[in-house]
Amino acid sequence: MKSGIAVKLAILLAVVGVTAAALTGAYSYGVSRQLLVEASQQSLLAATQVLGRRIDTGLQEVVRNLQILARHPAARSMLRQGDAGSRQQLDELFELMMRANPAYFQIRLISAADFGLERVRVDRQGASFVRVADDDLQEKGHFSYVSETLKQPPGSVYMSRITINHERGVHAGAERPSMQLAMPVEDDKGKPLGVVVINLDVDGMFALLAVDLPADFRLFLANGDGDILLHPDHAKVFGFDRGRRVLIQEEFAATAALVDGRQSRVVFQDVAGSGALQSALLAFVQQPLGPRSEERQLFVGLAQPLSSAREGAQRFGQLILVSVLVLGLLGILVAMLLARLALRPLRQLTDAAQRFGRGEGTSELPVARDDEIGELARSFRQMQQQIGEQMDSLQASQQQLQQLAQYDPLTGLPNRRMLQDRMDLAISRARRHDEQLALLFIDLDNFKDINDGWGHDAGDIVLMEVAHRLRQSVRAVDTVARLGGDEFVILLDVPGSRQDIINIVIKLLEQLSLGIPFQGITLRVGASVGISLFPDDGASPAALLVSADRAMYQVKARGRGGYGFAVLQE
Ligand SMILES: Nc1nc2c(ncn2[C@@H]2O[C@H](COP(=O)(O)OP(=O)(O)OP(=O)(O)O)[C@@H](O)[C@H]2O)c(=O)[nH]1
Repeated sequence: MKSGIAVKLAILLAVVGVTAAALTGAYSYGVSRQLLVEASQQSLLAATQVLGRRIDTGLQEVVRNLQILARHPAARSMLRQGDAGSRQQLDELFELMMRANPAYFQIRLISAADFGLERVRVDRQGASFVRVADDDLQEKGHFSYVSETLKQPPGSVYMSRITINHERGVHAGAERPSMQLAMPVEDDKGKPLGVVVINLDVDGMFALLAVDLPADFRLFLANGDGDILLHPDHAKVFGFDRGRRVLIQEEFAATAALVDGRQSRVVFQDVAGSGALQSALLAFVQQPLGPRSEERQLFVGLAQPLSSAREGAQRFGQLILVSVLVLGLLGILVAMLLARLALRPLRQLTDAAQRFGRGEGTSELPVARDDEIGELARSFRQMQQQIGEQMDSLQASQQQLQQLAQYDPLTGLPNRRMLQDRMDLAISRARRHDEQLALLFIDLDNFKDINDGWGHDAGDIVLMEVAHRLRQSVRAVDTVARLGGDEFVILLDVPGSRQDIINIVIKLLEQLSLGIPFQGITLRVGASVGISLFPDDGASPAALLVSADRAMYQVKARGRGGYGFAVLQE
């Protein structure tokens, strides 16, 4: 009982508390994880849309630059006359513009005549620029950025598809993803004299546009048909250039809706991971290009690793774990405290029962409570009282039985049994100290006559008075017993000399000879006394009694009313 129920109750309460805290924590963690992923999806989508708009803005910037170049007087002059001054001016202008725009591979002025001969061309070459000499200029009339641009209405811009640049001698732009934007250069009547072409470094442009994105974000780009142009896994880009198309809608099934025009943006989770990607959140948006664009549209995508999207959830999870642990510990402490409090009255009851069992009396009990424990305490108190009463009555009965077993009920004197015990004790003591004992056997004379003459009650009165007088006549250490009928025995402890014994007996006989008043008359009774001595007349109680009894009969035989020693009879 000491701590068994308390510990079990505490454990139960603690388990319930900790489980509740853990479940709440787990639920909150799950919900927060989901909410964080959803929030990340939304912000990823927003970032992708911003990126799409940046592409558009970036292209508009190129268009503005094209307009500057196409309307520049030196461009017209160069196309008409091919003068060195214009050439010099344009070389400088092109280089200046390329210096200001790191994503430009090349700027050219191409004539509408001479099979589209390049007239001015500046190529990027690492950190420097190459102003291509006249001898190295090529005819480009068969390229659509020349032929198509020349067909454009005045002031409009042509945008090519994004391809790998296989043109010869293009310096930095060789074999790199690129896109040409071109605008016609017209004379005063709007007749095209040639075109100005900006060759755009697609990778470079995207690197610039995505420069402020988090480092673990990955960028995707696909053309209007879904061909992948930008992908973390370089093996998947420009598949069509190697004769094996790799499509974004095959790579990510969720983008199919985008490519076939059903949706303009998608966001999804790619748990399995794909190629160089880990499990990630992905967002793709459709970015329309101008009406005269060969591509018509691009698909721009961003991927964020799921681990980074869930970073907050992980921190939250750790926080929850710590909270659950702290709450769990608190729960255990509170549970133990509650269990102790709840079990205090039970412990009180147990203590009370144990004290009562050890006979240490009653102790404080929670009897004032009005609950089940109070009821139990009151029942226990009642039971204690009943047991107490029963114990008292049992003790009284035991005392009564003991009295009956050892005392004569009429006179209250020790009976034969107790006399036997007293004699045993006295004999062993006398033997140890080498002392004497004297046993007086007293039998009333003609007692039957009193019974017969005055009734049994009179006999009882006489017997009681005799007992009283015998008791008064000897010391407290001496034993006066009634053997039964009218027979009494006195055991004198250390009796002194024979004469001392005789003096006591004479005194006894005098006391007994005095009248006993009964219902207005005086009753008289005499007695015969036989005396035996220890150790002379017997070594045991029985032997001493026999000797004294025999001596008493001899007194009776001599005529009653006197005393005699056992030894004297032999
Ligand atoms: N009133 C009363 N009488 C008792 C009691 N016990 C025994 N008696 C009577 O005591 C008497 C004893 O008789 P005895 O000792 O034979 O006769 P006695 O008259 O004393 O004669 P002796 O001893 O020869 O002198 C009997 O009549 C018993 O009935 C008792 O407790 N009360």
